[in-house]
Amino acid sequence: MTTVELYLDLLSQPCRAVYLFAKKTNIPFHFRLVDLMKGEQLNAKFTKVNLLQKVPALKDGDFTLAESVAILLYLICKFKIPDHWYPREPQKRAQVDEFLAWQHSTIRRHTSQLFWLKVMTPLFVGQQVPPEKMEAASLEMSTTLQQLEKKFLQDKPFIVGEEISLADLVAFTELIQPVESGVDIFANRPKLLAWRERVEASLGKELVKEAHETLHKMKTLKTQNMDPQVVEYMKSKALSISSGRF
Ligand SMILES: N[C@@H](CCC(=O)N[C@@H](CS)C(=O)NCC(=O)O)C(=O)O
Repeated sequence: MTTVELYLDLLSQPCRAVYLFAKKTNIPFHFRLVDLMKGEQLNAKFTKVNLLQKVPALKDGDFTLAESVAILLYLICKFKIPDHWYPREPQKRAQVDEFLAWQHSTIRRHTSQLFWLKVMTPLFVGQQVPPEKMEAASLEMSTTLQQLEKKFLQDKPFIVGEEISLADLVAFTELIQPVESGVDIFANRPKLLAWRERVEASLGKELVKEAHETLHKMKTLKTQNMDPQVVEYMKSKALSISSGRF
């Protein structure tokens, strides 16, 4: 059996979900770094693995796969993984699927938006985003968090009941991104904060810490030390996102 190769940059939320999952469940894998701040996602070698030029990506022999959710499900299919991650019971599994389908256009979209507005735009465009834009993005995030609490978490310890599943993992890795950018979305949300602590405890605090080291280091990144072409690429993405084209 070949060892799967995971193409990751732990700066990225979906990459951290895949990484945390593989580490936590002891899946053997080769870590292939695709450094986004060096523009490595755009090079010819990586484009052969993922034509979409995004991380995460997976290679298993000649087989390649993009999209974090598809990668997580492939790993579950291929390896023997404890049932709670993606329960066989049809209704529980459907609840995980329901969350994974919902999060793309809500949690994923809004956490990325906040990160680009708060961190990437000042870094690459050289100016802060107007406060009204930040407020609008925070409002959208807040609506999404209310839905997460009311519809998905309710009064359960985890999204699908008593144990952690892929739904919690994906939600957790996304929601940490704005926190690391200085937007504490857990403030005044005791239920969500308690859930976050349960997820961290289930994954293991040390592993969670290790997986977030790259994101911590982002704070010290200086564009002067980067390839000017990559800076231009990031700047145009930041401008596009801050002008609402997302
Ligand atoms: N829906 C995809 C999103 C992948 C994605 O947007 N990855 C970002 C990092 S978080 C990326 O590779 N961006 C590089 C670029 O756009 O140049 C997934 O869940 O895997």
